[in-house]
Amino acid sequence: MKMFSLADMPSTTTVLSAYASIAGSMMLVRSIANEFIPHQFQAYLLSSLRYFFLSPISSQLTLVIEELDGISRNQVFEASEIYLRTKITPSAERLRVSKASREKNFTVTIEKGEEIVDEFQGIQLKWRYICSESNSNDPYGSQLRSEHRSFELVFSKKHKERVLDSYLPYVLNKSRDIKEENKVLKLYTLGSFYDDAGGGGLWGSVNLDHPATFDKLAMDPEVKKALMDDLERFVKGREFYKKVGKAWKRGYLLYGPPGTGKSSLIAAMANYLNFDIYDLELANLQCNSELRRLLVATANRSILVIEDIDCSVELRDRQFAAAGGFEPPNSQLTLSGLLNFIDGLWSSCGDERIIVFTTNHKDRLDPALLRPGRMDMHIHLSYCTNYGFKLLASNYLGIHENHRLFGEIEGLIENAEVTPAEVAEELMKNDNADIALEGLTKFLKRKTMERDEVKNEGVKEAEIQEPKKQKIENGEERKFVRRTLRRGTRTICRRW
Ligand SMILES: Nc1ncnc2c1ncn2[C@@H]1O[C@H](COP(=O)(O)OP(=O)(O)OP(=O)(O)O)[C@@H](O)[C@H]1O
Ligand SMILES: [Mg+2]
Repeated sequence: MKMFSLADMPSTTTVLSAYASIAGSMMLVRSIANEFIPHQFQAYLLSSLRYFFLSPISSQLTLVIEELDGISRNQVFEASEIYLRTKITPSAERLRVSKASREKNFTVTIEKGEEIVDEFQGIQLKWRYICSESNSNDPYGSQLRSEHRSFELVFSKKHKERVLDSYLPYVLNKSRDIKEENKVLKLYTLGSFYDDAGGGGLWGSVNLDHPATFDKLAMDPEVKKALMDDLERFVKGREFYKKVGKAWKRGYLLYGPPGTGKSSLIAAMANYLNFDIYDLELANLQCNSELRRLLVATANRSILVIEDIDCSVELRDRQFAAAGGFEPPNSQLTLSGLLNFIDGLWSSCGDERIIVFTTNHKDRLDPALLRPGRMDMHIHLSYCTNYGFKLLASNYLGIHENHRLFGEIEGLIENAEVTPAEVAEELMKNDNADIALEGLTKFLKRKTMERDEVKNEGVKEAEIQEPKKQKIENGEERKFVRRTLRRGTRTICRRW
């Protein structure tokens, strides 16, 4: 057996110099690696080595869903956050609560480190919320604190396809439904005094909290049903519009005297569809290009409203023609500019767009607007009928059956030519149904008498129309006052 003597042992200096040369080589290898192998790849190599040597092969797969995808928000993260709010169990120990000033409800979400277990088609899934803070120096020397937020979704590797193909799309759909349910409708207008700015700051918005609904509207029941069916078909029509190669938009023209419910109907449509409203006052615009910028800044699933279309561009077109008989210059805001843009670019760059024009005088509209195919439905809102009266009596006074004065009122109402707004105003004068209905009866008699007097005096046909004309003019004056007020104050919602 060979024995080692002390003399055979390497001397301390040899050991030290060998160590120094190994350490030197290591440093050389590391600096070469640092220089030639990209940072991410080094991390990957390291984790693979660690995985290979240290951890047993796992049957679990972890999907990392980060908040940011580059500089934009990751849609899957946003959807997961909303979806997981519905999955919080009583066992959760820490939750986050928040509320934006204009929201109605609290938002409760999981806090960092919390886990949520979910099940989908027999697959067990574990969600974990990760939130890490990091400090970095900005170029000016101050410390910036940034938060990296992500979800980790852990499940058995064998379900990878089903999770990617079915579970995540399911989470996206669910979150879209939840968002839709909690959506606060907005009314967008041009102006600078609103709290929120939308569409690149061109539009200002307020919450649209209008109580109008279809069942509260006094209008011809058949027209109401046809409109509701039409809207229903429209929102379900994605595939249809694609198939026939048409832009997914729909146009409605609402016409009738002031106070017959045109604006209320638009609010009811918005509530029914859960669509925001963009209220466009053409009188405030100077030229077609300004209009274009505004229209492009409107969002999908919205209703673009242009009220009193007869009072805005159409007249200007005519004035121009009357003045010189030539086409207005391109820079001018024109009806044809508006229609071309609505038919063309604007409608094809968005989805689920509804456009509504209103007018008190359909007869004064430019034929271009009435041409078939331009507005898909023309809806006439008119004076209060017996049916309308009963609906208003049930809404305002809670009378669902009959009342001793109904017979008399029904005999008067259709001849009196009163608007639903006038009837509603009478019904609101007293909480006591008897007194309110007596007041309405007197009002209807007075209206009928006024008409009869005019007839009995043998005034010409044109003059018979005078009270009606007066009514329209009064209505327009009211509207003007309302609009003038609105410009300076925050009364916009009351108009709707
Ligand atoms: N058809 C209706 N059904 C129920 N309420 C109505 C109806 N029409 C009008 N009203 C009541 O009258 C008010 C004014 O109506 P609205 O502003 O909708 O009329 P409009 O047709 O838009 O008038 P304008 O032509 O002056 O803009 C509404 O807030 C509502 O209370
Ligand atoms: Mg109106």
